[in-house]
Amino acid sequence: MKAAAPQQILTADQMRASEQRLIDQGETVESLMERAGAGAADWVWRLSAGRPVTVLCGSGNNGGDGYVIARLLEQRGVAVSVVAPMGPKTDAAVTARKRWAGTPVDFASGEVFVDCLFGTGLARPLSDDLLAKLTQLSDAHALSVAIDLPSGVDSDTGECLNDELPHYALTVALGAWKRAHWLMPACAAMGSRHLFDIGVGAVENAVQLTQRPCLSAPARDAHKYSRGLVTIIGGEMPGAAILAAKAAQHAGAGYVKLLAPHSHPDLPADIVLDENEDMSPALDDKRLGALLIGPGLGRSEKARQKLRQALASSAPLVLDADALTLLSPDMLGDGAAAHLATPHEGELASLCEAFGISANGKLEEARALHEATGLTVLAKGSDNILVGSSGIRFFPPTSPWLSTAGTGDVLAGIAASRVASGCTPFLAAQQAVQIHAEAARIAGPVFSASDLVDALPRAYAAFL
Ligand SMILES: NC(=O)C1=CN([C@@H]2O[C@H](COP(=O)(O)OP(=O)(O)OC[C@H]3O[C@@H](n4cnc5c(N)ncnc54)[C@H](O)[C@@H]3O)[C@@H](O)[C@H]2O)[C@@H](O)CC1
Ligand SMILES: [K+]
Repeated sequence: MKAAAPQQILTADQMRASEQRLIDQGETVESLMERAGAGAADWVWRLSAGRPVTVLCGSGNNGGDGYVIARLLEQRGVAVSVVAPMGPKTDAAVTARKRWAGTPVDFASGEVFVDCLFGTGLARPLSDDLLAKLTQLSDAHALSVAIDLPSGVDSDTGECLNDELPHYALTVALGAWKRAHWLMPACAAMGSRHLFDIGVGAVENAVQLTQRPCLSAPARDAHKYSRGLVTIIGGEMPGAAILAAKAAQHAGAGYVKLLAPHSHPDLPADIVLDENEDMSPALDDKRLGALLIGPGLGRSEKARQKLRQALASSAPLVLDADALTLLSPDMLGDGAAAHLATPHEGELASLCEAFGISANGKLEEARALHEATGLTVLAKGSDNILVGSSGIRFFPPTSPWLSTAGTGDVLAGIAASRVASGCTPFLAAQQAVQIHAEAARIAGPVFSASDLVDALPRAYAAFL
């Protein structure tokens, strides 16, 4: 096994297998629980700053962590109450319960509430009684902390199995990130998230959290074509394609060309307009680094023909917006692996329908679409999921202010620019999400898609 890999994101099964590997190497569940509980207790200690703490313990090992936390906080002089609606059932939890000297209470109120009801072992929605206990305790405290995961959250899908689960100020992930820590809707209620390492090694085929991109300045001998030519196929609504073209100009490519039937007053002078009705010369240009099709394309028969023609060219494509609505299985050939699709939730659903895919949830839909088509799929939205032949990547949360018209066109333009700069679609998508997110951070609140474009040079500079 390789060294610890803090960026990996595990399923509950992968986590259990990792725990077993550690046990095979001489650890015990009790020793792992002590280590995990001590790490979690440190976080609670920092947050509580000496104020009283209430710990809710379930019957499994998440509850076991809770007894360890209670014991260690009491040793530091903190006033701790434990609420335990079910007794401990696993051997390690029974041991942890025995080592804590106190007596559980029915209810407590105070400053800090620690949820150790369920972690990765949650198998079904909380019963009404347990949900009431959890929410009443959370409401009766100023701050709530989730240990490993908030109770009621599906570790592998990020689904909330109950309505109206509490919000947390802090979530301490134990041993490794779980998928729910990065997926909506669960991650939105977790507050600040921290990982406490207990020595879990690298797991094969695990989802990875995307690394911070490392961009470079052009070479000394660079020229516009060596930096990359992006061609954007326009359509019925010129604004979206122009927005994507402007974004592409600020994400690395040296030359941005727009194929559109006529000019537009908003078209900047430094974007080359190709008004030729016949797209063939532009598509056959050997210097073409990436083609973007979809923003503002429209859904007419003419738009469909343009999409067919683009897919028949040898250039790598970024497929977005209307191109995703028009895409059908007969259009995709062997070259699909060179292309990136960037669907939002609705487009992902319609693609799944078009390709006869029935899958549950965004991750499974994106994975099934990649497997059925060979496309690299960036399922974008308030969480981003990337699936390609190199695996699956999740992303840190992005600004909620991105929920405004045109930001998808900007993302597609950045992605096409990164492909034209020489990145694989998989890498281009990772960089695009993060450049886009950084631009949103720089733009601050209530920005427009144009403001986002204006922030791109500074966002790019942040990764140089
Ligand atoms: N995997 C590891 O390496 C480690 C895991 N630890 C902790 O152990 C946790 C996982 O422990 P477990 O696998 O025991 O799982 P949990 O403690 O999450 O709970 C599982 C128990 O709850 C029951 N259960 C599931 N859903 C229920 C529901 N809705 N209502 C009532 N009962 C329900 C199950 O039948 C089982 O008895 C982790 O989240 C973490 O907190 C740590 O102690 C140390 C290391
Ligand atoms: K928990």
